[in-house]
This record gives sequence, structure tokens and C-alpha cells, in this order.
Amino acid sequence: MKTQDKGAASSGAAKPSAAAAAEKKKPVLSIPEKKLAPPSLASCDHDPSARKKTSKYFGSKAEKDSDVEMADAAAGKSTDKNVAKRKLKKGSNELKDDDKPLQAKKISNDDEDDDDDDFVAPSKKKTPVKPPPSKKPKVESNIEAPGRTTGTDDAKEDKMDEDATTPSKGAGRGRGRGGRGGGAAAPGGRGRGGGGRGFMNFGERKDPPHKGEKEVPEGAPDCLSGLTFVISGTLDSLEREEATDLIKRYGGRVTGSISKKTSYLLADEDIGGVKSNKAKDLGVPFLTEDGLFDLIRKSKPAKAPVDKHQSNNGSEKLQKSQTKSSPARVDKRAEASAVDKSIASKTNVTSASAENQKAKKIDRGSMQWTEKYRPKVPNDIVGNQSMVKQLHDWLKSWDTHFLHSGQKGKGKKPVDSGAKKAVLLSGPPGIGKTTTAKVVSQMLGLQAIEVNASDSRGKADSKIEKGVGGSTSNSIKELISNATLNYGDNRSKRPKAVLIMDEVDGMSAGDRGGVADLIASIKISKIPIICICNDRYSQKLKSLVNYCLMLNFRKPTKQQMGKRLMEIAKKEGIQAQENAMEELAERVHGDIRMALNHLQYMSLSQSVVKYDDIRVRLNSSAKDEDISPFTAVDKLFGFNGGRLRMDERIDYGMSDPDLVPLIIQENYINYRPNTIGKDESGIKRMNALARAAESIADGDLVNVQIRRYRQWQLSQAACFASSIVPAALMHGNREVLEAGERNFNRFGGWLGKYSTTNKNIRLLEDVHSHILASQQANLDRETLRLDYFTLLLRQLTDPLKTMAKDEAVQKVVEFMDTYSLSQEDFDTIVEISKFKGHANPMDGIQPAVKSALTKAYKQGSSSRVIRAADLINIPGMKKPLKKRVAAILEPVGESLPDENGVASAEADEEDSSDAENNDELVPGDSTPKLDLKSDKKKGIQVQLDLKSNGNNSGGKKTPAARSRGPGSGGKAAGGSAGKRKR
Ligand SMILES: Nc1ncnc2c1ncn2[C@@H]1O[C@H](COP(=O)(O)OP(=O)(O)OP(=O)(O)O)[C@@H](O)[C@H]1O
Repeated sequence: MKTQDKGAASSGAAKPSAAAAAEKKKPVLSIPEKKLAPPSLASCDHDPSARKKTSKYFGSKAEKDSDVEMADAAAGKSTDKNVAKRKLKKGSNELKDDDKPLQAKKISNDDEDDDDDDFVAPSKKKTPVKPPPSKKPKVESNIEAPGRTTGTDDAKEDKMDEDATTPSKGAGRGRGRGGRGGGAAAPGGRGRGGGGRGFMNFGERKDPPHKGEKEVPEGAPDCLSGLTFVISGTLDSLEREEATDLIKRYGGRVTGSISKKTSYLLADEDIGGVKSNKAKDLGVPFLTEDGLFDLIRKSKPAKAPVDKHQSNNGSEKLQKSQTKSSPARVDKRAEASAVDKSIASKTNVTSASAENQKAKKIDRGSMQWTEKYRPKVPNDIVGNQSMVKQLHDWLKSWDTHFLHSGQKGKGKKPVDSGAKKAVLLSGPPGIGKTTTAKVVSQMLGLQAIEVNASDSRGKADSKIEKGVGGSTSNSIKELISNATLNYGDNRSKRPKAVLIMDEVDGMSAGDRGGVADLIASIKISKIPIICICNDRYSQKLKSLVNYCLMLNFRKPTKQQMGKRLMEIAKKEGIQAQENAMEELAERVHGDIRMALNHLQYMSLSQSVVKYDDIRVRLNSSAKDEDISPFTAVDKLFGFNGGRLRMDERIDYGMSDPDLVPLIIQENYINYRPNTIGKDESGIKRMNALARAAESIADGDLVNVQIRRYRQWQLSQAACFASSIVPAALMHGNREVLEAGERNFNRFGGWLGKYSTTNKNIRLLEDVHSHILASQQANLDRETLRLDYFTLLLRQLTDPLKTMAKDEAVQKVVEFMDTYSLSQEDFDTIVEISKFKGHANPMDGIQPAVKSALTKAYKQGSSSRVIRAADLINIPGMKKPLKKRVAAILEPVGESLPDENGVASAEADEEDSSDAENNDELVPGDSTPKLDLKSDKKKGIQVQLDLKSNGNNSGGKKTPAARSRGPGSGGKAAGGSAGKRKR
């Protein structure tokens, strides 16, 4: 059995339960053990042979159209040859998988939705047909220039389509039931998986039968420009994401659903379903993967002569290819071309223009583009125009509502009772919230005073006058109530002010009262307050939202952002592909600030930005992004977790080596691995679980070595055992095991339990020291907990349940006094004695009895001698150290052996400290005093002069107090006790 080293419990990362879990699974381990699955086994459940029959539609269409037939035949021949050549590359798919970059595995969740449509076709779906030995590609005849596609396709419809299918966009929308895997590979995003169905059905999609076996052709730049593709079903050798990348690389668009603007439905077979039916209805031609390859390949020779005659200028190439491959795009590109040409000619013609260019280059880096292109007027702001308008209207009418409401004096009431005095702008970072606040304020002639709310920690002093010289909070108070800045104050000619409180969700992190103070400020404010936050659902803002008009900013669409980025790129003399800018927008998840920063950085080294440049840049920079442990676990456990490269797994596992293993341990049991294939009996799953548990336990052992012996070189081994292996074994669909559970990864329960354990130990220590101080019992902490707690509990609660109120209360108070138990001790004893599935020990005690007990206890408190260590104030010592004082009071040790006649080691230790402390604690004249006298027979006799508190000392003594010797008087514990609710 693998046991968790107890010592590790205090190390902060060891997880005792893992070993237990491993142990639990032992019976299952009787199933023959296999070697730990290599990561690639994750994707082995796909049956590549399960291909569907080639569609009739392809055939019939070819028959109908003789041109098409010819084209098909021609294409088919050539492609067959190509296929034959490509077969040379045949090898292990898994190895190739591992070689593929992460991005290549990115799954479009929304695409999956579309997939569902494709896969809906019941009859066809369920007919697994062996793949034809050599697939005859079907290419439509009009591949060169589909008439229906025009360059000016910014129409909303396409935007909608793209929104619906863009991989990471879908992934970024948050996660939902069963959708985690879908978004697994999208950088920083969590997939939704298209509601309930997308993810599950996605699992049914097969791998491309000839995955990675075909050579991807090279074509002329932008040869697909102006073409819009929709992908359906499984392609022959490319994953969908790869196909999407390929198309985008050459300037094409990929959308999610068929529309009139769709140029091709890219599908290797007509598998039926919504897309293909719609394509037939609209007359959208089908295109096979080989057809697509041909389309790209054919564009290449056409470029060759052009290249000879052209200068080396990349921009010229780009323009030519655009023009050639897609005449229909000429219109749209005309403007861009003009700009590009002008830039190109400037570059080539004179040295002066070269200098200009140089100057431009210098300019590119001299000022931050985020500042340079910060919107100056509301119309410059990309997206969220309705929010801009609402903010404008609110600000404009603020004084009408809150200053000139027709009532004089204080307590003016708003005209519109529903109007809010403050506004809360919320939304992800970098989308223009602060900018909007500033621009709108400026537009209305208001002076924006920006305060980063997270700087104003804690509450302001209640006296505002202390203000400006004091904390930021006070200066804010000063500001909002200062007459000179008052909104609409005629006495002042200063511009009216508006307060912008940025990052209000960063308030009160570690400090209390921040948000409460802000609310108080809003109530008394004489100027409008614009609060800004990223997460409006933050618990901290729960109360603030009641006082604010909520304006939720959304990420701009990638088309909106792409357009803006294109404009900026042009202004900076950069030739950027539209596709590239949209890709950039997508990769930064709508964060315009980040997009601008990337673009500016790239502009320092290149003046042409292509789709691939963005991919390369963003792929490498994605690694530097901080990801949350939850995201890391999502990715490791995701449906495609098995396709992650090992370095990616290590990156995820090591992104937070403490929390990731804990979350893995907490959730691995909820996953149904997709590595095991059919598993009706559930044995395979149990086997995988057992192996995962075993590995987690191994990880714990390694962790102990790391923490206890500082063997940090073992970190990767721990990560491997506690995160990577369990995730490799269990990744797949997450499912709910208990009713009412949410299908999200839970935070590791270990930390909470560890903290509760520590708290209970602390409380137990208090009780222990009090009981020792009473000299009525002589025991160690463990004995107290195991042997005495039940008895104590019964003595404390049974009378309250069974006896008459007064009698019961008197009895319990006497008992508490006898054992020096405070009210907190009472609570501790009750609390620690609670067990899941057992009745609450306080059940059956009437509230009246409880309050009578509290009252009676407090009454006696003035005269009670509490030998409570925490009340002893020892002169010369900073604070009473409970443990230390308990040690001083400890009657055990040499003088009093425990029940077995053997003094515990702990007692010995603590006794040894007595001697030292006795020297230290020479009682002085000043109170409080501590006087310790040794009594060999009865243990030490304690004489305490507790911290005097006015008339406390020398009060009357309780029987218990009297029985315990002289000189006892002092402050009772009752004051601080009883705070916890019983
Ligand atoms: N909607 C937008 N339109 C145009 N530019 C924008 C937009 N959003 C952001 N930017 C650019 O990004 C920069 C930063 O924007 P801003 O500070 O307003 O973002 P934010 O949403 O307030 O971010 P945070 O939440 O991190 O404070 C701006 O200076 C501007 O250049």
C-alpha cells in the first residue's frame, strides 16, 4: 500500500486522500495491469475505417453536368497519382499527431454544432462503409471563379456565419455542459461545445482516414481570396482545423453555414445533413479536399512568370495574386491595392521616400499604438455603440436627475426614481471601457478624474476632513463632496467633474470596506461616478450593482476588429492581409489593446503581415500567457487531451504545480475516458480509474520528497505522476456523478479540508489549555479529543435537553466553571463533535434555554476565574502565547504521570520549556501577575491576576473559583466568548 507521508500534510501540497483513493481501487487492480498509456493512446478510439459512402449527390451532379464530369475525371486522375505519391509518407498516425502543433488540434465548438447537423442524417450516419481504396475526388468545374462570390462580402450574413464557426471564438464563450473538450485547444478559451449536443456528437466524428498522408500543396499567396468555404464532415487527410488554416492562409474565408455567398461546400462525401441539403438547395458546389488542393496548386504556376517580372516587393506579389485568383475581389481590394501600391512605389522610387519609410519605421516604435490610436470621438470606438450611447445619455441627464431635481436642500430626490447615481461598465479587458468613459465625458465637457479603485484600499475615515492628506479613499470622499468640483455648481467656472473608478473588482482584495465605502460615496456624491470592472459577477460587487446602471461591454467581433486593425496597419505602412488581422483579433479574444501591441511589435521587424505570421507569433506568445489551473486541467482532461504534445502537457501541469494536481485529483473520477472505447461493463473505466489513482498516489510520494527534503529536481516527476498520467488515462467527457452537481471541474477539496483541520486543531488546543488550567484533568490533546470530548459534550448538552431550564443552566455553568471552559470552548466541543449523517448535538435544546445559558454564564463572568491562557497578559512578552502558557500551566510531566503512569513526550517537551519560562516570567508589581508555585502532588498551583478591568478584580467568586485556591480574581472570558452562534 502506498501511504501518504503524514509529514507532508503540513507541506501544503501533499494529498492524503490520493493514497486512500488508490487503496480503494485496489480490487480493480486485480485486472491485469497494462503499462501506462502513452499520451497518444488518447486518440485511439477513432476508427478510421468507418467512412461513409460517397454521396450520390457527387455522382449525380457529375453525371448531369458533363463539364463537371470532365473536370472530375481530370482532377481525379491527377489526384490519384498524387495520392499514390503521398502514400510514401504513410506511417504511424499517432506519431504524426504528436508532431502536430497544438493549434492544429484546435476544435471549433461552434463548428461542432454544424457538425451535428451533418451528422444528423440518420440512415447514412449509421452505415459504416470501408473507405474506397482510391478515392476519386470530385471537383466542381467552376472552381476557378465562382460567380456568386464577390469580393465585397462584408455582409452581416457572413459575419454571422463566421462568428458561428470561428474556432476560438466559440471556445472563448465560456464553458458549458460537456463542452470543455471542444474548446480544449483554443488558446485561453473554454469551449461550450454548442450546448448539450455538440460535444457528444463531436466524439462521433472520425479521424480523417488518410490523416497526414497527403502533401499539402503550395499555392500563390491569396489564391483563395474572395472564396468562402463551408466545411462539412470528415475530410480525407486534413483535420477540419487544418483545412480551415489552409484556406485562411491563402486568403479564403471559412464560415459555419451555407449561404448565398458560400463558394464551396468542402466535403469529401455527401454525408447528407443540413449543410449539404442547403448547399443543394442554393446550388452551392461541392468541393473535395483534393479539389481544394488542386485549386491551390493550380494557382502556383500562374504566379511564376509574374514573379520573374516583378520586383522582390512582397506587396506587389500579394496584389497580383489577389487580382489573378479572384477577379471578383478586385473591387474590394481596389482600395487596399491603391494604398499598397502607393506605399510600394514610395519605397522603391526615391531615396527620399526610403528615408520616409525609415522614419516611419522609427515612428512605429516611438509611441505606443494603443495611445496613438486611442479613440478620440465615440465613433472611433469599435463595437459597443449602444453602450456608448447609453453612457452618454446617462451622463447627460445626471444633473437633471440628481442635482436639479426641483427640490431644495439636502436629500434631493431623483426625478426618475429608477435612475442610478453611478454606472458600472463591465467587460473583458482591452475592449474600450475606460476609453469609452473618457471619450464620452470629454464629449460632454466633463473633466474625467480617473482613480484606479484597487489602489484605494479599505475604508476611508469617517471624517472626510482628514481626507486629502490621508488615504485615497479619503481623497475620493473629498472629491465627490467638494463644492468646487460639484457638478453643476454655478459658483465654479471649473469644468464639471466625473469620477472614473477603474478596476472596482480589484477593490477590497484583502481589505474590507472598499466597496462598502464606494457605495457610501455614491450615495453622497455630487458628481457622477463611472465604475469599471472586468467581472460584474464578482462577489465583491454584489452590493454595488444595486446602485449602478449596468452596462455590459462585449468583445467586438473579429470583423469589426479586423477592419480597425487594417486601418491602423495601413496608416503605419504595413501591408496586412485581412484574414491575418481577423485571425489576430480572434487570437487575442477581442482584446484590442493586445492586438495593437502585437501588431506594433511585429511592425518593428516586418512590413507585410500575413496569416501565417500571426499564427506563428500568437502560437509562441500563447505560451507566455498565464493560464489558470482550471484552464490547464480543462485542457489536460479535454476530449482532445490525448493529442497534446508532451511539452504542452508539462506546461499545463507545471503552470501551477500545487493546484493542478489537486484539481486533477478532485475531478478525475468524473471523467469517462475516451481512450477505452466501448465499455459496457464499466471495467475498463474502473481500470483506468485505478491506474490514475495509483499514479496520483505516486505523485504524492514524490511530492513529499520535494517538500520535506527540498528535492525540487523531482518537480517534473511529480507533475508527471500527479497530473499528466491521470489526465492521459482519464481525459474525455466529464459527467456528473451526483444529482445536483454541476458539470464543472471542482476546486480541490483538500485545501479546504486541510484548513479546517488546522482550525480544529487550534480550537482543540484552546480547550486543552483551559482544561489543564482548571487542574481538573491531566491529559494530552489527543486523549482529550478521543476520550473526553464525548463525555464533555454530554455533560454540556444533555442537561439542557432533559432538565428544567434554570436547573439545567446552573448545572452546565458550574460544569464549565469547574473545567474552565469558556463559551467558545463550548462551541468548539459542539462543533468538533458534529459528524456528517449524525444529528447536531444542539438539536433538541430550546432557544430560550440557550439564551438563558449565555446569560447565566455572562452573569458569573465578573467573578469567574478563567484559567484561560489567552487572557493572561505576561509583562515583558508581546502577546500571550497560548501554547506557551499552556505549557507553563501543564501539570503533567514529572509531577503527574498520565493514566498509564508514563508522561507523554509532548508533556516532557513542554515541561522543559517550563523551566525557561519560569525564569522569564518573574511576576512584577504591575498587574496582571502570574504566580506559579509548584506542588509536587497535585501539579502546579496557579495563581492568576488576570488583566484588571475596572471593577472586575476582587469580585465574588464562583464555587468553582473558590475551590481552586486563592488570589483569583479577574476578567471573565465571557466578553469575547459566545460570538459564535450555537
Ligand atoms: N473599442 C475600442 N475601439 C478602439 N480602440 C480600442 C477599443 N478598445 C480598446 N482600444 C484600444 O486599447 C486601448 C486600451 O483600451 P481601454 O483601456 O479602454 O480598455 P479597457 O476595456 O478599459 O481595458 P481594462 O479593462 O484592462 O481597463 C485603447 O487606448 C485603445 O487604443
